Amino acid sequence: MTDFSYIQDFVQTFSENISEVLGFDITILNEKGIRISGTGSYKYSIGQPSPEGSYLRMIMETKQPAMIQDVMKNESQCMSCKYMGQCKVLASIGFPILKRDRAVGVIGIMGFSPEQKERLIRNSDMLIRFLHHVSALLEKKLLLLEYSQESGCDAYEDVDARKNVSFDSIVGHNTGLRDVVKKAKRVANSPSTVLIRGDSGTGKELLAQAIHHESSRRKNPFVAINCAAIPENLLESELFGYEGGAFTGSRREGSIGKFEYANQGTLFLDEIGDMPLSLQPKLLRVLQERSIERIGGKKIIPIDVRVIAATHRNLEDMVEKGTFREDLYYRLNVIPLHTKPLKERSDDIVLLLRYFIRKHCRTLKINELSIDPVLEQWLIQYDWPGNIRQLENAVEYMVNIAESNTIGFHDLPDYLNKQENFACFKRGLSLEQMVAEYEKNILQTFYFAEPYRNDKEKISQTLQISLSTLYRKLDKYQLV
Ligand SMILES: Nc1ncnc2c1ncn2[C@@H]1O[C@H](COP(=O)(O)OP(=O)(O)OP(=O)(O)O)[C@@H](O)[C@H]1O
Repeated sequence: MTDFSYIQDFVQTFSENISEVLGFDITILNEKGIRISGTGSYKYSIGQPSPEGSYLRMIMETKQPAMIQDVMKNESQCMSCKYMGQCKVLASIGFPILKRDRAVGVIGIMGFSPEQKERLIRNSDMLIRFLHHVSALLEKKLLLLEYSQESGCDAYEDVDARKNVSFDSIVGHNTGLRDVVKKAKRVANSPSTVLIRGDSGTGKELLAQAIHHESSRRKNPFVAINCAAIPENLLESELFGYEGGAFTGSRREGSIGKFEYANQGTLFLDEIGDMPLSLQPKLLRVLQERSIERIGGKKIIPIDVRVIAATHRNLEDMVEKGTFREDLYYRLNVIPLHTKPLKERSDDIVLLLRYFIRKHCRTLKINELSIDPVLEQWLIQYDWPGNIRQLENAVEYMVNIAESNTIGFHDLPDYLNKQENFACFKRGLSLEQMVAEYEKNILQTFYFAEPYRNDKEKISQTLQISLSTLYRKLDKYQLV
């Protein structure tokens, strides 16, 4: 399946760059005739269907490039377009975008002024050749995207943030997790704002993507922005866009913001707790009025965007301290969802381990590795301060490093061992308590995992302690 929405940002930036170099406006439609990028006045209709019967749509049907030298005289190609009388285009060249010979879109170079019309006609051969290359480049991008999705390998940088995930992509049987997923499914189609709370790496963005992809907005963009990663002075224009000349250094033709990009789709505001106080009233207004005003603009632009926000911060505390607006907090917190830290759902670690081992073996194109049961038990006990992201990174490391078909202790990244000790230290345990915890972990690992499971004699031999000492310790730690 072709989906330009995954490369929407790329396609728009690409169109803007071509437009600047060629000196014409550019627009691209997807296979459904929806405008997925546009410069000049086309920017205002990104996300909207292009006119039925338009000549660009016709190119998609014929799969042949075409040129209009004079729209007003060109009855054969424009007659069926319902905007025939109002169209301001004077001349245009359109070229199909094919993927394995199937038309998946069309790109158009548009001339609005008499000068552009003359130049477009004079250079038509060169422009058609150019569009041929552009079309081939877009086909390559789409094929690479398809490959990335099928292989689970992130060959294309934009895909990572926007994998076509569903609720099935959320691995885990933990009751708490399943309850959250159940709630998320129920609200997937609602326009109400969702606020996802949870520590870093607990799957907040994954959940937001699943909600989007299982909602009626799935064909439209999922746009993510990390409010903590963008400097305060840039965040406003990133979110709301700006008109040309709005500030020093801004682009002549202005730029649309993430809210407009996400029109009819979903905007994921990650790290909302880091949104500067000065911007919070503007965000609140947008959420209430469902329209935006670009920086330096006077026009009110209606938007239809579902907002999902996420944070690991304690917003209630922030409201109390005056660093987060109370009204915005209530506006965002319409549907609250919580993702629990991994240590509170360690019953899912085995499933996640197997899932990530399979995933990374597939990426490396190697047979699926198994894991030493004693190591598996150790990983279940581990604290995982970085949650699922840390678990996945550790598995990725081990799959890469493993020399045999079984991942063992020697493949464990060093930092996991160190952090284990550090975690005990941070919890303020005495040396005696730390040693006891360590001892308990070892015994637990041996006692519950194959090949030692329940075989006390074998365990006492391996650990070089007497059977009676083993019994005493198992009893002390309530392991029997
Ligand atoms: N239940 C899950 N099943 C499979 N993969 C998961 C699950 N939860 C999280 N992941 C994976 O773990 C990684 C981190 O998840 P994600 O980015 O959604 O976390 P986050 O809470 O948004 O993190 P942060 O707050 O740091 O942005 C991602 O690669 C994600 O796909």
